[in-house]
Amino acid sequence: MSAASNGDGASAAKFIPKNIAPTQEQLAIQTAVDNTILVEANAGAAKTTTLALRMAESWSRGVPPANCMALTYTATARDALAAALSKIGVPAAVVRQFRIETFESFARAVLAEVDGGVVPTRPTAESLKATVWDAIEAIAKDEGERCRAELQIPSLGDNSAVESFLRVDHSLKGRMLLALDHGDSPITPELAASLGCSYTHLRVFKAYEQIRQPWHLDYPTFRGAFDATYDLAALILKDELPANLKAWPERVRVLLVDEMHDMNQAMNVILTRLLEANCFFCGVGDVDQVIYSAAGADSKFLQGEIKRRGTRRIKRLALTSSFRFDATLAKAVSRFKRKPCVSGSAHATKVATHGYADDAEADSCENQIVHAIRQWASSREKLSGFAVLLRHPSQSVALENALLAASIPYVSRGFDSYLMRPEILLIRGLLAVATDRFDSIDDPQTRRKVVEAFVFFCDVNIRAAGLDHLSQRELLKRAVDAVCDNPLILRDFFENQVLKGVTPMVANRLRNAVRVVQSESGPRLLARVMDALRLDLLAIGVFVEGERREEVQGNLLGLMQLADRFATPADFFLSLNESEVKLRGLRVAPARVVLAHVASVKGLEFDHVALPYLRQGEFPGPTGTPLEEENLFYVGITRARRFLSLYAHRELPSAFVGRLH
Ligand SMILES: Nc1ncnc2c1ncn2[C@@H]1O[C@H](COP(=O)(O)OP(=O)(O)OP(=O)(O)O)[C@@H](O)[C@H]1O
Repeated sequence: MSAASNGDGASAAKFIPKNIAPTQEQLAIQTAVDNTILVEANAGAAKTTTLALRMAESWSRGVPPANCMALTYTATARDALAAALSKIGVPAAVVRQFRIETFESFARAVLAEVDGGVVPTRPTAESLKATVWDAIEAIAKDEGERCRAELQIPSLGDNSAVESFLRVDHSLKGRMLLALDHGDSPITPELAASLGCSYTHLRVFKAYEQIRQPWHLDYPTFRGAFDATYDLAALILKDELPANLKAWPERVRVLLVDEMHDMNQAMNVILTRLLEANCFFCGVGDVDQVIYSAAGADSKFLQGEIKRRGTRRIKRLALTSSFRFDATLAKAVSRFKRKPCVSGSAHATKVATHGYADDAEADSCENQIVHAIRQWASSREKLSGFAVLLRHPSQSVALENALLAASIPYVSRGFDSYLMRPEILLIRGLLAVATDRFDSIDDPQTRRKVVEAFVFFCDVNIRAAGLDHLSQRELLKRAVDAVCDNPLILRDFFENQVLKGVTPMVANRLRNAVRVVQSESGPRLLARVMDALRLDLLAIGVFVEGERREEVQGNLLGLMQLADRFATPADFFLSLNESEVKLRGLRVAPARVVLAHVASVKGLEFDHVALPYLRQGEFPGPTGTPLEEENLFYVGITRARRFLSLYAHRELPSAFVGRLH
């Protein structure tokens, strides 16, 4: 039993946490008797921890953990909440019984019962591309089209058209605009303008959804990354959600939403329905951490929008102090975001800014970071407490090489090791063909990925005599299996399947690239291979997102810089393979440095956070909106507990760094 008590209508706490002493503000949320609470607070102000306290309190008061449900937008936020429960001393067996899910995984579980069958997920833009073109073709051919003059049909193969459609799809679904207010409205240019998209996009959206959910089927043919949330919300709005579904938490007593700033309208529809149960609700978030506005994320939900649809009276409670970092970093955060930020931390946080130069070896960002990690390890600090946060995955090429050379174990989050990215695997494949050393890639899985990279980038059409009855998919699988089982036949596969199964132009480029590797040497060799191959054009053909296509350029640039250190292409190829072996070896190390994309660590914290490559044009970069770039930087700097090391370009430092001082 506890001696804790507080005012504000709350009762005494039964759950006494380990590792922390809750503040009065936390206790007020842990024990509140109001049934609807919203908390808007800064990064590190214990939002997740306080939700964990509330769950633990309910469990201590006899609420079965299965009747406590917490929803988040990202899997990282979900895991962070489970970790916070463990940290405050909730037994692992109990943590497992709480329902902690992302909105999407919850929606999938509910829909799995409704669908009555398995609906395949297509998680990437590339896997949705063909359906987008089918939809575009359908509207182009539609003889009943009344506003043809308004239509702008893109030319076939233009991936940027697919990208911009998918953005609209994401936004319309996240905001539920069509389902909410315009469900039966005719599709007109005026409606498109009122929804903030073009008439063509709106027409494609309708056609795409008709392909995804044909009228004669009760369930969709596939779902994109966030379609389950949308489909479930649509079902709720149409009042067609069946009763008594096992996955629907009929008996929910405590309902929580972490990172509520990420909520969009589709999630809000689901949440509103869940709130019909007579349960306690608490939502927490930080409006400055919105980084998913493209998917309709809107801070209005955190700011009280849920009130509109229900009878609940919202009580706002505060968490004013950040425990993650000290007053020095809190002041810097406050200057950067122009908002109050107070620290309640007992530990100090050292903030240091270092300059780096592009060409000076010792002064390079990666060498300085290796040095910092070595110092960290020599002070007996855990490697897993050190995180290097990147704005762009391609920035990892030089860093990974430096970490591998220094034998520093690392794990990547939010992206694959550069050695496993498809464009790098394609180059490794070409080097293997040209040097006839495919067998030096010792892992069969990597060999498979190399062969798949050929197929992916070059759109190979496999032919096999006497097997015309098999689908391309099956033929491809057989061909890939054969090369993986016997690396010596890669050259044969390249000559007889790849070169003969691609367009003459692509075949020429591949041949030329192999010729350059075989006949030339010296510095800039890889640059000449790239010129021959025009991988940039191949990337434009396969990748839908502009940002991903730019990543290809960044990855290749990093690879070219690395290649210049080797005398021959064979040496370079073998060294890439050795790096992969080394990486695998380091993976079994008990503790590893975290190399992560900034967005992928939202909700997490590390003792030492390093932010490299702070150069104007890199971070903030040209791809994101100015506000989301700023929010990403805010997320990055507020992950630090004891050390924040910023690496700013000496000549072109990021303007963000200046705003901290
Ligand atoms: N009362 C407390 N005393 C000391 N430390 C605390 C207390 N409450 C929480 N903490 C610690 O403060 C840190 C930040 O907490 P938490 O991760 O819950 O913050 P958050 O607001 O969810 O952060 P973010 O929005 O950045 O994800 C954690 O290390 C947590 O254990």
